[in-house]
Amino acid sequence: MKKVLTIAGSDSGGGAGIQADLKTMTVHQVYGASVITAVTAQNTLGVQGVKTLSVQAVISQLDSVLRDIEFSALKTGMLANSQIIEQIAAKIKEYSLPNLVVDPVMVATSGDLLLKEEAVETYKEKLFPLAEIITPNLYEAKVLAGVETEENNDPQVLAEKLITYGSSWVLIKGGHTTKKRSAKKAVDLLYDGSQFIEFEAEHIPTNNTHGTGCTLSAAVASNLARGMDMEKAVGQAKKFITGAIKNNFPVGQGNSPVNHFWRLQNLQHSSNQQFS
Ligand SMILES: Nc1ncnc2c1ncn2[C@@H]1O[C@H](COP(=O)(O)OP(=O)(O)OP(=O)(O)O)[C@@H](O)[C@H]1O
Ligand SMILES: Cc1ncc(COP(=O)(O)O)c(N)n1
Repeated sequence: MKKVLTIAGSDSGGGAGIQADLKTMTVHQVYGASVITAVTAQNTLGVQGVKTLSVQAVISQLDSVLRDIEFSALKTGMLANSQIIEQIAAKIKEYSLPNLVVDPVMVATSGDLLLKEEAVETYKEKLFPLAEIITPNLYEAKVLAGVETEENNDPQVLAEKLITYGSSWVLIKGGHTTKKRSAKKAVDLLYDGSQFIEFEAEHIPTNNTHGTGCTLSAAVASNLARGMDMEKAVGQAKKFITGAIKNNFPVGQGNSPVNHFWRLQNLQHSSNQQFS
């Protein structure tokens, strides 16, 4: 069984962050390990508190797992501040870790800030050059590219800018352009510096999309660990997230998470039918 590491924040509500990553890895049949950067007090209504761990606490977890376990891929989610990003980048370099997926989490769906502003430059300088792929949503792509105006919404232009920061691939997620309930398609754009590949899925009219970005990037990392090439890894992850959104169920009083177990439930359903 391949081993995959997530370095991210904890979501007490269980829908995003470390919890979403480990659920995603489990259903992709890879072994998930975790390094926690921050503990959020969070539920489906929003983020009520954030306690960022010290750099030493993060690096000590990282050293423990890296000294012992051989990882086939890793992903980063909420990294909170520039000191944590810098130290994590140094460790990834030191251990020559393969298949790094960077989800540059900045803001929760609820609007709560999960990254200090000063950390944007550190992402670009230290972590992106080590990444196989970065997976910003449209808002994050604009902040990273340094464009804030409404007219610079073209994902191709943003991808061309972001690839210059040194990752092998850029995936710009379209969830934020398709938040409107009238939207018909959810389109993500993959770019490797020469070719644009679009991944299109039906847009599901729901607010229960908590943790979509975390889940997608964890699925990409799991697929890379299992030996898929990037186009296939992203294509399969897109199918997984679409099914997970479609099969969401109510968890709390706010925006519920996606259903990580939808494929298992489908399998169970069809085997129950077969044997009943
Ligand atoms: N309503 C929807 N219907 C179908 N696909 C969606 C929907 N919302 C998001 N997606 C898809 O989910 C994936 C994650 O995209 P999104 O832009 O929501 O990421 P994100 O903003 O980083 O997520 P997060 O909510 O975790 O911050 C993408 O593949 C996107 O196209
Ligand atoms: C710990 C943590 N990491 C990431 C997210 C982003 O997910 P979302 O935008 O769906 O709230 C989150 N809310 N919490």
